[in-house]
Amino acid sequence: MANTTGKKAVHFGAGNIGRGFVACFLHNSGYEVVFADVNGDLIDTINATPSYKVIEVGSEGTSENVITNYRAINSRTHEEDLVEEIRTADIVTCSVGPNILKFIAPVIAKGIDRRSDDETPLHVIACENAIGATDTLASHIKDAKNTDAARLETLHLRARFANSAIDRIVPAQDPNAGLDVKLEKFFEWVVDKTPFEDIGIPPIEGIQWVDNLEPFIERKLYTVNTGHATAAYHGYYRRKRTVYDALQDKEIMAEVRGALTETKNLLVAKHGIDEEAQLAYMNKIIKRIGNPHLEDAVERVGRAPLRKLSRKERFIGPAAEAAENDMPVKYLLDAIEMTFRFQNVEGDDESKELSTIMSENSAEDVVAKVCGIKPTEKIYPRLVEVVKRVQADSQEE
Ligand SMILES: NC(=O)c1ccc[n+]([C@@H]2O[C@H](COP(=O)([O-])OP(=O)(O)OC[C@H]3O[C@@H](n4cnc5c(N)ncnc54)[C@H](O)[C@@H]3O)[C@@H](O)[C@H]2O)c1
Ligand SMILES: O=P(O)(O)OC[C@@H](O)[C@@H](O)[C@H](O)[C@H](O)CO
Repeated sequence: MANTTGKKAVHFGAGNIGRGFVACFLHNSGYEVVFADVNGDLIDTINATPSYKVIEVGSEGTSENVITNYRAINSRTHEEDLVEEIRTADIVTCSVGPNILKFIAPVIAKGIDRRSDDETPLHVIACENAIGATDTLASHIKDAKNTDAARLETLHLRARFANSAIDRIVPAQDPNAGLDVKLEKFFEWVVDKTPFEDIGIPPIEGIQWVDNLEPFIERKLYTVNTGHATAAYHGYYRRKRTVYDALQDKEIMAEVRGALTETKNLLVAKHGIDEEAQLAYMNKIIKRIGNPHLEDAVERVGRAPLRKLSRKERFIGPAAEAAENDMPVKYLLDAIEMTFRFQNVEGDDESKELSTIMSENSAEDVVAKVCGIKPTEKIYPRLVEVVKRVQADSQEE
C-alpha cells in the first residue's frame, strides 16, 4: 500500500516483532516506516530491499502481506539523522527488548526536544513484553541526563506516552529468508488511549484502544508468556527442540495447564475476569503456542532467564501475588525451578550470568537479587527451597 496519509513512524528494533507486526500494521495504515536499529547488516539489507513479505502460517493455511515504503537508519552511527526523523515523525514505537529501553531513550529525548510546542505532540508507544514498558522508556527520557529539567514542564506539548500490550508469536526466522517474517495469524495490540485523549489517537488499524490497560497486560503476560515460558523451560530440561515438541509430552502439558490454572485463579480474583472466559482464553493460548507451523525453539522462548525471573515478570509476579492471597502456586514454582536450571545456554548471556550468580551466592541472596522478593513475603521460603535444590544438583554434577 502506498503512503496515503503522509504520516511517518520511527520504529526502533527491526527484528521479528518489529518487521513482522508493528511495521506491518503501520504500513497497512499508510505510514512510512523508518526503522532504527544497531545491526549494520540488517540496516543495509533493509535499505537494499524495496519490499518484504509477512507470512501468516497456521492450520487455516498460509497468507502473505507485502510491506513497502520503509527505510532504515543505524542509531549508533547516524544519531543526528535519527534525531531529525524523530523531530518530524508522527509516532515512535519500539520493540528492542525491555533492557534496551534505556539505550534508545537519549536519541528519542533529543528528537522530542527539537519539536515545536505548537504541533501535535509525538505519540510514543513501546511494544515490549513488560508491564509499563512505555512508562519505563518515558522515565529514561525524562531523566536529567536526557532532558533538561527546565523542559519537563512543557514536555507534554511535544510528546505523549502510552503503555501497550502486544501479542503475536513471531519465532526466530530462517537466516536465509532475508527480511521476510513467518508468524502466526493471531494478533492483539491493546494500547492505553488516555494519554492521547485531547490530541487524538493515531490512525493505526488493528489497535484496540482502552482506558485501563492493566487487566489486558497482566492477562497477556500471565497467560501467553507464562504458558509459553513454562513449556519452554520444561522442554529445554527434557531436551525438546520446539515449544510444539514440548507440548507433545503429557507431563509438560500438565505443567503448562497447572501454571495457567494458577494464573487464571489470580486474574479472575484480581480483575473480575469471567472464569469461563479466562478458561477459554487459556485453552486458545495453549493451542496457539502449540502451533506446529511456527517451529518456535525453546531457546528463543526461554531467552533472558534473569529478566524472566524478575519481580514483575511472568512467573514471580503472579506467584508472589497468588501466594500472598493463599492461592496455590505449585506449578508456577515448578516452572520457576526449570527457569533456574536454564543455565549456560549457547548464545544467551543472561543464562551464563545466571549460572555465575547461582554458584557465587547463597539461595537467600539469589532470591533477593534475581527475584526481588523480600523475606517478609509469603513466597520467599518456597523460592529459597527451589534455589537450594537447583544449587545442590549443580554441585553434584
Ligand atoms: N517475537 C515475539 O513473538 C514477540 C511478541 C510480542 C512482543 N515481543 C517483544 O518485542 C521485543 C523484541 O522481540 P523480538 O522477538 O522482535 O526480538 P529481536 O531480537 O528479533 O529484535 C530486536 C531488535 O532490536 C534491535 N536492537 C537491539 N538494541 C538496539 C538499540 N540499542 N537500538 C535499536 N535497535 C536495537 C536488534 O538489533 C534487533 O533487530 C521484546 O521485548 C519481546 O518481548 C516479541
Ligand atoms: O519475548 P520474550 O523473551 O519476553 O518472551 C518470549 C516469548 O514468550 C514471546 O516473544 C512471545 O512469542 C510473544 O510474547 C507472543 O505475543
